[in-house]
Amino acid sequence: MTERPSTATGSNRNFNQPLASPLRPNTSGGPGISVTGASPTRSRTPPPNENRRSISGVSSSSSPRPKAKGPLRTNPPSFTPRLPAGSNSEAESTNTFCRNITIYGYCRFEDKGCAFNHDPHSQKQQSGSGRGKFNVDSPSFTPATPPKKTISPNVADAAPFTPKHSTGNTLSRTSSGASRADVIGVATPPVAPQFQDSNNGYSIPHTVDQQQQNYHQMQHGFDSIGLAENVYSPTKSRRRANKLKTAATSAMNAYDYAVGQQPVNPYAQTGADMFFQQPQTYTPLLPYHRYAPLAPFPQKLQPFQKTIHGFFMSDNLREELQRKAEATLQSLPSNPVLFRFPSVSIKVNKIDTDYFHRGEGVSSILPPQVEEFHSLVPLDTSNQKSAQVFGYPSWVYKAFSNEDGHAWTLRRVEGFRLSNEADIRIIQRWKKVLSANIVTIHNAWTTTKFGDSSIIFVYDYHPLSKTLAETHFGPSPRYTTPRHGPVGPIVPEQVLWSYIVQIASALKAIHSAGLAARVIEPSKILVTSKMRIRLNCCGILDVIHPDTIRTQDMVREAQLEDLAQLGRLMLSIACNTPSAIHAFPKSIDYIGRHYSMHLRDSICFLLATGTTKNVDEFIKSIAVQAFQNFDSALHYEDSLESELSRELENGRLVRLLCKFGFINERPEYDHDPRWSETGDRYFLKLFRDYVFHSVDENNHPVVDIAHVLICLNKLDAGVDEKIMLVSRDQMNCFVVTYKELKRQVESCFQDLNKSNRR
Ligand SMILES: Nc1ncnc2c1ncn2[C@@H]1O[C@H](COP(=O)(O)OP(=O)(O)OP(=O)(O)O)[C@@H](O)[C@H]1O
Repeated sequence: MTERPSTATGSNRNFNQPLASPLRPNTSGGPGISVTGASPTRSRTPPPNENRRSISGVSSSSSPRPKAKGPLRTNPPSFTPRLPAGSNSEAESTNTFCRNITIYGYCRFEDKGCAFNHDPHSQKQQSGSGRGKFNVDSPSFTPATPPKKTISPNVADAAPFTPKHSTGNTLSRTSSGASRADVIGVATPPVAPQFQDSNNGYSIPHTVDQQQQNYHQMQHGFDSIGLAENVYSPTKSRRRANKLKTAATSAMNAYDYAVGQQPVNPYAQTGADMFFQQPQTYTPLLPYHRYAPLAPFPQKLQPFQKTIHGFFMSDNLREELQRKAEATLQSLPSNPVLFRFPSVSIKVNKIDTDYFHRGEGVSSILPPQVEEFHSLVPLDTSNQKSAQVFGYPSWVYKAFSNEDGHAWTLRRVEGFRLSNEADIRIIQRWKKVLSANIVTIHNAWTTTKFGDSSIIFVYDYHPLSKTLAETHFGPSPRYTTPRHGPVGPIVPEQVLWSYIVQIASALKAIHSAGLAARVIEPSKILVTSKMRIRLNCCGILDVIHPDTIRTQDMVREAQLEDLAQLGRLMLSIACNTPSAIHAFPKSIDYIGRHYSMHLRDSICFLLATGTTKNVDEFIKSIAVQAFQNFDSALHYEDSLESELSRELENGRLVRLLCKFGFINERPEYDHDPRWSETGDRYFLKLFRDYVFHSVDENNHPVVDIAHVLICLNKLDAGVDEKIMLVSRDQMNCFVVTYKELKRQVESCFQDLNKSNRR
């Protein structure tokens, strides 16, 4: 039998009635608790004689109600006004703070015989005087001593804990008093005014101490999230109903696992999850539904700078990744029969489609398919092809493979005829050269699909990359002379060292494989992201000019030439002109004046003639710079990991939302009792209302992602916290734990999967 929460029938209730009895956690093994008389009134005015009123006038519901199973359903009791738990004298009742004041801010019957205490100050003193038992009149919790690991069972019997706003907690609060930081699930200390966001209230703890303090708070069951939940309820009346919920939650702590007790693994997915995450083992005692961002954190943010976006990937990174995705997916207009090469500025992200339609340009026709590649898009920036590097003109296309669906780069060397098939086999050796600073080659073959005899080389595709020639010597170079300011080098030395270290690393990999790069040209080095470069077109020269590397000596000579090419490249970039090598003395003098001696010496070393030097020797001489680059790379990796961690929770929430989408409102199950308003699935529907269809006291929709995030996080973690769900007609309410809801989600989803397989 599926365990289910018990029902509650509605009536107006006296808010001064102690909740300990009806909200006492169920110890009989049933999952839920029943609240009698919880259908709240829509009015915020205290009902007459509220403090003393009986709830015998239960408003009976005409709507269908979920069947209560087990002994948990309680019938409306005939209510005799009771004094607070543990008190038996009227004198004590006058010490009990009137709940009308807590709830409504005043009591209409203060002067008309209400027996409860209406003076908050005297109340504070009372509570400060230290009554032994933890109850509704206890003062707000301020952790002073190290918390115990578990909660005493007595706490579960305690009356609801209602923190008082007068206790100095200055956290920013939402309209109903809850901190948004609490809502979003970020651990926040009880007093942290310096971090509050005056604009939107999101608040992030900045110190380890604060986080620990929060954690201790949670351990004690005084999780501020319990308060925050009061903010949201599907209807006005649910707002009031939610106040009851605090009582239910205060004694519950999802993370207080007793020693030796097996914690619920919140990530455990069932075998039915064909495309959801598989089970993982996690350490107990972790608050899975909370956000725990990784360092490095943005420093010294002003309150207004902290927004909901702080919980997601940074805008810059997202934008860059999206632009790359867009460039990858960009294609040419489908119809034109003949695609011709454009003459200018046809980066993949700004294709001049008119140009294609006009049919201008010169040269080749693009075939619809070459081997397994289709949807070719030219990447060349110009149709003025020089044969300077390869001895043949070459063209570059982005294309999709119909084998794996990914985008690849095809480089076509036009007019090349392969005389010996063995020459192309060297690509197998190049495929094994794996370096982060090389564009990996994957395949090569000859073709006549372009109307001539060509050879195609397949490389990784790096969207939106530019060549070093475009970056430094193009029409809009990245580094220019500052108009104002001190005269200095145009390209920062740090950038030059970064290039040197990266190319040296690529050369190390290539030379170690017994090969030579032979393409260290500004137009054949790609800048794939900020300061990240890769050698492009490796292996092409070995195929089309095999005679130049037939012997070991030739390879050795080509490797020496690689070092000299690197020297020429750095000379031209440092002097900011591609022809710097033609005025070598002047250029080296410029470098001596504007850069360090180390850089000048390194370039001289590379350009010097000599047969004994090699890449290993060069790398040793730049070890200091290599370590600095290594350190920067690690810092960058840290920041990327931090960005990644922000998206961590979102992935699982999307999976959860998908499940909800599959489960809720399935028309084909309209008449299935298990999916009806008396069935188990009903709670999921109400939970969906609770999460997404809340309204405020003016009946306006509450559109707050913070509320959604916290609810879904708790559901995914399956915490023991209880929430109150109210039916749409407001005649029924149910108290359920997230754990139970999670179990229902899993079981519904499994059912769906089973029926799918039948
Ligand atoms: N693997 C690749 N991934 C993504 N883009 C690439 C790749 N290889 C080249 N490109 C892009 O294609 C464009 C043309 O590259 P190419 O190597 O032909 O440069 P080029 O300046 O036209 O040189 P050349 O005049 O020698 O042909 C460049 O803008 C480059 O960024």
